[in-house]
Formats: sequence, structure tokens, C-alpha cells
Amino acid sequence: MTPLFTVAEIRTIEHAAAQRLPEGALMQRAGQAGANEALDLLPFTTSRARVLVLAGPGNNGGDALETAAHLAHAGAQVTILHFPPTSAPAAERDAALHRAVNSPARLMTLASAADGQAAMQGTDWTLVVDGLFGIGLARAITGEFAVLVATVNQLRCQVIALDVPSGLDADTGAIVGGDAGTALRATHTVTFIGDKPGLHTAEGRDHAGLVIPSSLDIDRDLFPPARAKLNDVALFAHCARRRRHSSHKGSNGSVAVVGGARGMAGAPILAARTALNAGAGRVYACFVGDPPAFDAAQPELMCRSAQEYDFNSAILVIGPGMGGSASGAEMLASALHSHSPVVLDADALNLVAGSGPLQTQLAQRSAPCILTPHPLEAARLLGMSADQVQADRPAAARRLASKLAATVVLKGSGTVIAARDGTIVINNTGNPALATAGAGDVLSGLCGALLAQGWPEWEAALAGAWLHGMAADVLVSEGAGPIGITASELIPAIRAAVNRLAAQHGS
Ligand SMILES: NC(=O)C1=CN([C@@H]2O[C@H](COP(=O)(O)OP(=O)(O)OC[C@H]3O[C@@H](n4cnc5c(N)ncnc54)[C@H](OP(=O)(O)O)[C@@H]3O)[C@@H](O)[C@H]2O)[C@@H](O)CC1
Ligand SMILES: Nc1ncnc2c1ncn2[C@@H]1O[C@H](COP(=O)(O)OP(=O)(O)O)[C@@H](O)[C@H]1O
Ligand SMILES: [K+]
Repeated sequence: MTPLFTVAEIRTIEHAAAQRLPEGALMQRAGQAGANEALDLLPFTTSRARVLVLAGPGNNGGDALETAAHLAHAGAQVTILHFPPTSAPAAERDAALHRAVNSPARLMTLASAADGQAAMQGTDWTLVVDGLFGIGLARAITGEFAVLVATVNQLRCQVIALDVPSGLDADTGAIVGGDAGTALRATHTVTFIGDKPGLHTAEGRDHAGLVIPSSLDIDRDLFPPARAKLNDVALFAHCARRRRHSSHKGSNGSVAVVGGARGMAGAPILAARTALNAGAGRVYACFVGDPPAFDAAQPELMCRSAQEYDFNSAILVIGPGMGGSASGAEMLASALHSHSPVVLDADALNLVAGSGPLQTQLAQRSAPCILTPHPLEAARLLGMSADQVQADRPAAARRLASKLAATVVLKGSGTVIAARDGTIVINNTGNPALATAGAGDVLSGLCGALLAQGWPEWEAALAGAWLHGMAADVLVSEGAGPIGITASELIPAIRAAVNRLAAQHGS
């Protein structure tokens, strides 16, 4: 299980560890860890490798200087682009500079490079090591640093970021300084002391690449209990069940999807088909508009009018294609009045955002409740803009979970799942194949099916996000995407993932 630590927590751990260690030990270990990963990526004949190391003005630059010295001693052709500190440097950074200067690496500054950008672009680099900025970056990268980042982002070689890709906020995954800033795109990130939430959500996945945590051998007792984790089968596998021979459809629960205003019948159908294929015993598709007689491609679904459905008789997935009409709001209010566990998605969330009484009703329910907003739906619920939600996804998910007393699944790259008590899990399955209409309906149906089969709310949300992403990952690995995968295609892949989970972990 991978814990995720905020920058503040990392600083506290680092400070405590430094008290127990000789001066400079942590920076030396960070530099060694960076070099080890770099050596893994270099060709067997290290001497043929041309490595560009960017060493910024702070301690992240110190790590880079240590890495550069190791790689140069290992025989690689190392060029260091060094940005001297703007104020008195830490003693360990000075020592790192000394080691780099005394290594076979070539050290240059942007001013000393004959033509810095041209020299960089003109060389066929094997690898770039990004030690420009780490967790100390507090303002947008601009000027010559921004030009450098843009140049590296054009290169086609592998790029290892030390600690954090320069320009990325390690807490939130946003670009430091927003539109005024920029960030380097790495293929690998060796992150020090502990893994960090921002590497896995928002812009994080595009900039960090493969994340490799390195604890720097810091004593375990110096790490606080993690309030955030990466999603992992270990967090929910205990809820997986194999089917008993003696089971019958009633053993596997019922799901009713409520939505489908006129012209939007496809959304509840997608959610309902997913619920059925993810193992719910009986599935009803309840329409706010006129119900179709049946679903020709999935005639097992029972299509009903929402007005005539007894909301106490199934797990409810409310919102797909429901629209914002008065009759939709009425259905939502009576569904919330029931004692059934609910998954609220799409238009149900928009209706809640626009109604104080519905918010109160929701917050006061005692039955399980999962909300699956995308960033704009979360923004409406929080009274802010989608950009503000994306600027700090963990904080937004936490605030919503506490405000509406529900488990919140804030969707998007690096889906953030938040519990009422502030616990955060970031999902790292899934890929941009999911950026397609209806993928959210499929997720809500999947969460409903897990609740119907007896999963607790928290584990249903974790497993729902994980299985949904895993289905998309499998489809992409088979060559079917990411471009052009449709939400319907996810459904059989989800069924396969649910069965694999039950077979491997079910009791
Ligand atoms: N301490 C330890 O024990 C360990 C620390 N470790 C490593 O240290 C890293 C943190 O180091 P850090 O705190 O020095 O910050 P860092 O990320 O290098 O950036 C600050 C520098 O950048 C400058 N600067 C900032 N913004 C700028 C901008 N927009 N444009 C231009 N300049 C800008 C800023 O200058 P100033 O703001 O003072 O002008 C300052 O010089 C951490 O990520 C890890 O890699 C590991 O070795 C493990 C042990
Ligand atoms: N770029 C992406 N990377 C990973 N997952 C994504 C990405 N884009 C969308 N998704 C996922 O796909 C689903 C889209 O849901 P949503 O936006 O509600 O779509 P819709 O309303 O069309 O069904 C969510 O589960 C979301 O997390
Ligand atoms: K960096």
C-alpha cells in the first residue's frame, strides 16, 4: 500500500531525520537514488550515454549535482546546466557542487553555454535529469527557466525528474502559478522520502510519468499515519466474494437506475447495463420521461416509469440523463426520502447543488451514499469554478464529503475518493480512453452493483473507481484505445475485471 504525504508532512519527516543523520546524508542519498534510476535507463555501454542534468538554485539542484557526479563517475558523458543559488546555499548543496566540479562531468551555466538553447536542442541526449525545482517551488516558473522547460518538453528522450517534475505542485497536481506557470514533463519521477498526491492527480500523471518512491532509508517511526493513499486492491479485496452454488438472483441484490428524461434515455441504460454485468441480481431502469418497452440489446433490464417505482426496494443510482426538470427534482426528493443506499451522479448532483433543502436532506440521511461528481458538478456543489476545484482536487473532494456527509468520488485523471473523516484515496488505474461520453454513467452503475452485492460504501467507491480504470487499461493494452473506446465497450471489460477480482481475492 502506498501512503501519500503532503509537502508539510515531508518537511517534518525530513527535519526529524536530519537530526539523526550526518550533515548532507539525505541529499547524498537522494542523489544516489536518482543515479540508480538513471543507470537503469541508460544503455548497457554507459560511456555512450549523453546525459543532461539540470541543477536548479535550491536543494533540488543539490540532489541533481550529486546524481550528476555519480553518473559521470560511472562513465556517462554528463553535462550539467547549473543555476547558482541566489542566496547563501545550504552546506550540503555546496558539498554537492564540489563533488560535481571534481567529477568528469562538464559544468556549464546558461550564460557560459555558447548558445544555451541551441546547444541543448542540437545534442542527441540519451537522458535528461530534472533537478531544477522540487517541493520548494512557490511561484510560477517564468523567463529563462520557462524557456528551458519548453525546450526539454520538446525532446523525445527519457526524462527523470528528481522528487517532483519542476513546476508541478506536489500537494495538488496543479501547475504552480496556474496559467502563468509551466511544468516539465518527465517519463519517470524518483520521489524522495514518500510518494506525494500531486504526482497522481490533475496534471500529475501527465508530468510525472512512472513514479518511483525512494524513502532515503529514513526510519519508519518518523513517518506519521498517512491521511492519503494510492488506491490498491489491498484496500478493498476483503469485500470480494465468489459466487456460491446455492446463490440465487435475490442473493445479489437489486439496482434501480433513476434518470432518463426525454431525449436522454441512453445514460440510464448504460448505467443499468453495467450494474447487470457487474453482478447485480436484478436491474431496473426507471425513466423520468416515457420508458421504452425494453432494451433490445439487454432485454434482461426492466424498464419502468420512475413515478411508479418503489424507491425502498433497491439500491438507487440516481441522476444519469435525469435532466433538471421539476419532475426530476421530485423523483430525487422522494428517492432521498427512502431508506435505500444511493449513488448520486450527473443531474442529481446538479439538482442538489441548486437546492438547500435537498442538500440538508442528503446530509441527514443515514443510509450509504456515494457521490460521483466530475469537476464541474463538484464546483456547482461547492459554489466555485471548475478551475478552482482542479487547482486542489484533494481539498475539494474532502470539503464535499464533509459538507454532504457522503463518500465522494471526484472523477477525472487521478480520481480522488474522499471519506467523511477526511481520508483520501487517489486512484491510479484508468487512462484518457475514459474521456468519452457515458463513461461516468458506467461508473455509477458499477458502484450501484457493488453496493447491491453487499459491499460497504467506502470499499464500493474504491473498487468502483479501480475496476472502471482497470477495464480501460486492459482495453488499451489490447490495442483498442485510448482513441475511440466507447462507454459500452467498457462494460464487458468491467465484467472480466470483477470476475478476476472475485477469483483472485474472493472468499
Ligand atoms: N533539505 C533536505 O534535507 C533535503 C531536500 N531534498 C531536496 O530539496 C528539495 C527542496 O529544496 P528547496 O527547499 O531548496 O527548494 P527547491 O525545490 O530546490 O526550490 C527552491 C529554489 O528555487 C528558487 N526558486 C523558487 N521558485 C523559483 C522560480 N519560479 N524561478 C526561479 N527560482 C525559483 C528559490 O530561490 P528564491 O525563491 O529564494 O529566490 C530556491 O533557490 C526537495 O524537493 C528535494 O529534491 C532532498 O535532498 C532530501 C533532503
Ligand atoms: N483523462 C482521463 N483519465 C482518466 N480517467 C478519465 C479521464 N477522463 C475521464 N475519465 C473518467 O471517465 C469518467 C467520465 O465521467 P463523466 O465526466 O461523468 O462522463 P459522462 O457524464 O459522459 O458519463 C470518470 O470516471 C472519469 O474519472
Ligand atoms: K525536479
